Parts: sequence; structure tokens; C-alpha cells
Amino acid sequence: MANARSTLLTAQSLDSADASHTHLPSVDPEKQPLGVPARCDGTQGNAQVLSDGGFVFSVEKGTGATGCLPCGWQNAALQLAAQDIVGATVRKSTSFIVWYCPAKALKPGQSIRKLRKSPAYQCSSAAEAENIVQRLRSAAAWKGAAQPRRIVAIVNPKSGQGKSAKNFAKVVQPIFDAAGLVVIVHQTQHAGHATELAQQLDLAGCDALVMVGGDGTVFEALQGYFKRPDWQQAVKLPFALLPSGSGNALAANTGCWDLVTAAHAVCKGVEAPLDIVSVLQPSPTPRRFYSFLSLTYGMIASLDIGTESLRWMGGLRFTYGAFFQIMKRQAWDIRAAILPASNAAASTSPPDSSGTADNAHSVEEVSRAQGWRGLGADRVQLFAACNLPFLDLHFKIAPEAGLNTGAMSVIHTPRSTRAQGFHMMYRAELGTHMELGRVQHEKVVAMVLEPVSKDTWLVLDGEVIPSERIFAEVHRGLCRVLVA
Ligand SMILES: Nc1ncnc2c1ncn2[C@@H]1O[C@H](COP(=O)(O)OP(=O)(O)OP(=O)(O)O)[C@@H](O)[C@H]1O
Repeated sequence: MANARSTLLTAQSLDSADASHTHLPSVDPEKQPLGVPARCDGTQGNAQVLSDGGFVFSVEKGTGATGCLPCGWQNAALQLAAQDIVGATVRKSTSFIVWYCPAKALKPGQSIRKLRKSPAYQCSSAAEAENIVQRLRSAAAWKGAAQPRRIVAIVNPKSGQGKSAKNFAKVVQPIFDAAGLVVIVHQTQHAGHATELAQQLDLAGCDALVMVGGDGTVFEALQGYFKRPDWQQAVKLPFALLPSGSGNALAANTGCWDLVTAAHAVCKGVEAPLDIVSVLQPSPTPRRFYSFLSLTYGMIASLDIGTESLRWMGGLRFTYGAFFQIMKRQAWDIRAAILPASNAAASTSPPDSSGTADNAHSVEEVSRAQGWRGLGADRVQLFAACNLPFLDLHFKIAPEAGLNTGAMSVIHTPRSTRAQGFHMMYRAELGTHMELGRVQHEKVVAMVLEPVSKDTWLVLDGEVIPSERIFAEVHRGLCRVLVA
């Protein structure tokens, strides 16, 4: 067994480990991998930061101690892939510990990361320990930069079950510290505060904005981004959601399924473009919102807003709300016109979308414009225009949507029997609900919608907006998000 394990650490296996990490942040190729003699539990070895940021503690031949970490602490040898490492910390001035997050598959296409720490490796001097820690941090979390990356965090203590601030301090901050990130934390003091912060914060020199809360906190911050005089620059700053709310859809859609997975993603800083939907309400007073997730009306809006008082249940409140809504069998009147993505070349905007009440056109007028057509329904039970596939951590309502497709998935159903409602819920769990004949769906780049019924809500990214006519348009890749 000892022989089998020691082969893990041959030069050949190190070479192949390097080759498999070529897509990862790399350090200056001019610099040689750093190796220092170190001891772990009395076992002599060599601690080495590989050129791609990976880490190996190889045990000296003849010491009799070999193996790898998953086999137990009695084995000092360790080999870590660069993509798993988040950073390192000095311990007792001359030792260091490597922090890493190996991935674990939950189901196809979904994996989470668990936080692990290496044993303490004793170096011969404090300078050596500090050097190896800085080297690991730079390769793991700063994209090879000489200086730590700077993160601004907006923590909403009221989101979800009210544990955001505690979870951030306990789970996330230690990972950021190990990564050597410079983190400036702002805690929201009242509803709407995230908008003020994102609007007013000095973002110069900042590498990412992270929200610790739910989608409402992201939505608020997004409105702040677009209120800034320098918004064209600000929207290039990537943001991320560290899931601590009820729905946490942005986290789901970026693969940040839990706090450790999200913190790891922030440390790695891998960015992707994100489509943004601008939503204009021309009257009574013209106003504009910016949406990253969804516009819902009818059943989903009612189950979301109608269960606000059940916030203590966490994400379960949505399941409860869905059950209740299916039993009610309610439907709502709607007037809408859409510009299908397939017709987008014909016209990218409605006759006039400049935003003043005088210029706003009715749904009927718009649906006669080139490329536009009516929704095909004037009464719906479920209506959702989705910019992203997941509406929360579990419900993948719009499998065809994506971060940067340039289109929203408009989905609607007529009034259903209870059996049909529960069947759809079941099929949604399997991800096959779009195959049901009664589920109408279309990819659209713009939409005009009039919420005719007043006994439900118009909900944008989980937040209620005035129940007035809206014009929505997709802006491809306008913002950037951090992805796992
Ligand atoms: N200090 C505060 N006091 C009271 N409310 C706050 C405070 N800070 C933020 N809020 C409000 O908390 C609300 C809920 O936050 P958020 O939407 O992030 O959590 P959630 O609703 O649990 O999650 P999700 O939107 O993912 O379902 C937001 O509407 C926000 O305006």
C-alpha cells in the first residue's frame, strides 16, 4: 500500500497533474516552483507550490510515511489540484496550513465544494512559511497578481432566516482571509440600503461585489449600479451572490449552491457575462428597473409574495405556496405582446421605447409592429419571463434560459385542474415540464405586458413592482457575474 501511494508523488505524476490544470490561474512562468523542506508530525518532506498553483507535500524516501490526505492524518503526503486551493495561513509563525475545497458531485451538472485544511507543515523559518503562503494565495486567489484582490461585500442581515451576518463571519470570512483577499464589509441597515450602497460606494480598485443575502439584495444592488453616473464602468465589475436568502436563484444559476462553493468561486474570480433585462414602466411616472432573473405574474408571483410572512421556513415556503396555489386553481387576465428571438433581426425594439408616457404604445399597437406578435393567451394561471433557468436553488423553471443567451424564456399555462397542477409540479422536479402540451414557451428579446387583474402581483426578481404596463428588453451580456 505504501508503495502504491508513493507513486502518487513521482515526477511523472506531477507532470501529468500540471497538464490537467492548464485552464487554471497560473503564476509567472519565469518563476520556478517554490519548494521548501518541511516537517509534518515529525515526517520530513518537501513542500512545493507547482507552477500552476497546485501544491504537493512529498515525503522523503525512507521515512516510511506516505499516502494522501483522504487516507487519514497519519499520512503526511498531500497532493492538491490548483483549482481546489483557496489559500493558506501561517500558523505559529513557522508553520503553514493549506486551505482547499474539493468538489463533490451531488447530481449530474451539480457539484458543491467542502472546506478542508491540510495538516500544519513546519518550515525552517518564518520567512519560508510566509513565502509559501503568499505564493499559494497569489496563485489560488489573485489570478497570479502580486497584490491581493479587493472585494466589497454587502451583507443583508434580514434575508432568509436572518443568519446572513453570522454565516458570513463563520463560514465565508475565514476562507476570504485564507485567500488573502482584502474585504470591505457593509451591512444593510434598512430595506433599499443595498441600492444606496451600490450607488454610492467607491468601487475604484475593487475586483468584485459580493452580496450576502438573497435575490432581493442582488436586485437592490443592481438598481444602484445603474443609478451611478459611471454606470457603464460599474457594470463591468463582476458580482456574486453568497446564498443566504430564501430563493438564492442567482447563486443557483452560477453554480454557487452553498456558501463554501460560492466563497471558493469568489476566490477564483472566474467571470461570465450576464444578460440584463431593462423594464420600463411609462406611467403614471416613468421609471426603469434592471432585472437579472425573472418577471412573474399570477401563480408564481402570488406564491412568492403571498408567503412573505413564512420567511422563517426558508426555501420551503415556496413549496408550501405552490401547493396552496394549485389547490386554489386561480387564473388571471393578461395582455401581452412579444418579440420572439427568431424575429429579433426584424426589429430590436418596439415602435418607441424611449420611456416617456407620451411615447408609450399600447400592447395592441406593439403587437402590430414588425416582428412582434400577441402572447397567444389573455388569461393565465402561471406566467414567467425568465432570464435565467433556476427560480430558486431547486426549481429549474426555464431549462432553455442561460446567463448570456440574449433572450428570456417566456412560459405560461392556462388555468389547470388540481391534477394537472400537481403533475406539472412533479414534472418540474424532473425537469421535463416543458414537454407538457399545456406549457407554452417561447424565447423572446422584448415584451410588452399589461397586468390586467389586480388581485395578484407583478414581481421582478422576487420584488413587487407597481401593477402597471411594462416594456421589457434584454441587453445581452451587460453585466458580469462570478461563476463556480
Ligand atoms: N436591515 C434591514 N432591515 C430590514 N429589511 C432589510 C434590511 N436590509 C435589507 N432588507 C430587506 O430584506 C429583504 C429581503 O432580502 P432578500 O431578498 O435578500 O432575502 P430573501 O427574500 O430571503 O431571499 P430571496 O430574494 O432569495 O428569496 C429585501 O427586500 C431588503 O430590502
